[in-house]
Amino acid sequence: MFEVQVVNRKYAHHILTLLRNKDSSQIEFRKGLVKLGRILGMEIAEDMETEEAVVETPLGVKVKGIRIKDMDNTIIVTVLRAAWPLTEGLIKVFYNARQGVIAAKRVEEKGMQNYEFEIEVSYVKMPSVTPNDVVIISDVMVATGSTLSRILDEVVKKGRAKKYYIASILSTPVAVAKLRDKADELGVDLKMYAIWIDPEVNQKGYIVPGLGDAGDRAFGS
Ligand SMILES: O=P(O)(O)OC[C@H]1O[C@H](OP(=O)(O)OP(=O)(O)O)[C@H](O)[C@@H]1O
Ligand SMILES: O=c1cc[nH]c(=O)[nH]1
Repeated sequence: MFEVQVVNRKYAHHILTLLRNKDSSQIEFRKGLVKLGRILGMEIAEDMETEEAVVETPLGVKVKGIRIKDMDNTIIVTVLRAAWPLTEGLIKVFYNARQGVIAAKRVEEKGMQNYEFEIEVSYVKMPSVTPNDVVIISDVMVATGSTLSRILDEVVKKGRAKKYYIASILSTPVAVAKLRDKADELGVDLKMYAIWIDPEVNQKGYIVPGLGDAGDRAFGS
């Protein structure tokens, strides 16, 4: 099962516009990713089930509240390197999350064939995943979807979660179609949150209008 949801919040689109601006500085860009990571985390939390929780306040009064059931069994997987600040925002929401890191890169020298890049995975460090867990994959730019398809292969090797989320800033129709097929192939329940879906991927594999090379803009080229 695959679903995609864009974030319908003025503040998120205000920050996205700052990120798109070629004149935004490295610090502004990185801080923008942290802000959007927190918003994506809030959106994902909104999708989760809650249960009743009773606590006693310092005034000795018992009061009914709620807790998000999966708050303590969430795993965040960061796709290096641009997603690092995005994860910093996500972790503000999922404060008890276990974390994994995957380094993957497109083999750009071989070019893009039919909106597909060969992906080189050089490092995978993941906690084990149980059927009680929810996995959130943090990746800023989901252009052709080649990287994320490969990341999903790696993530499911560590055990099956009950639900998978993707937290991203921009994606494209090409990537959405690819991820839908990948979710079917793997038999996983996958929901992608993006701040926006841009219309195109150019011949070099960049999202258009996009925001350029997110890794370089966040950390320097
Ligand atoms: O959907 P795809 O076409 O596979 O492209 C998406 C990938 O490209 C970007 O990483 P990038 O190669 O720019 O690496 P970096 O973050 O390390 O700079 C992005 O963060 C994704 O991981
Ligand atoms: O537009 C794009 C596509 C992939 N990676 C980026 O950083 N930007």
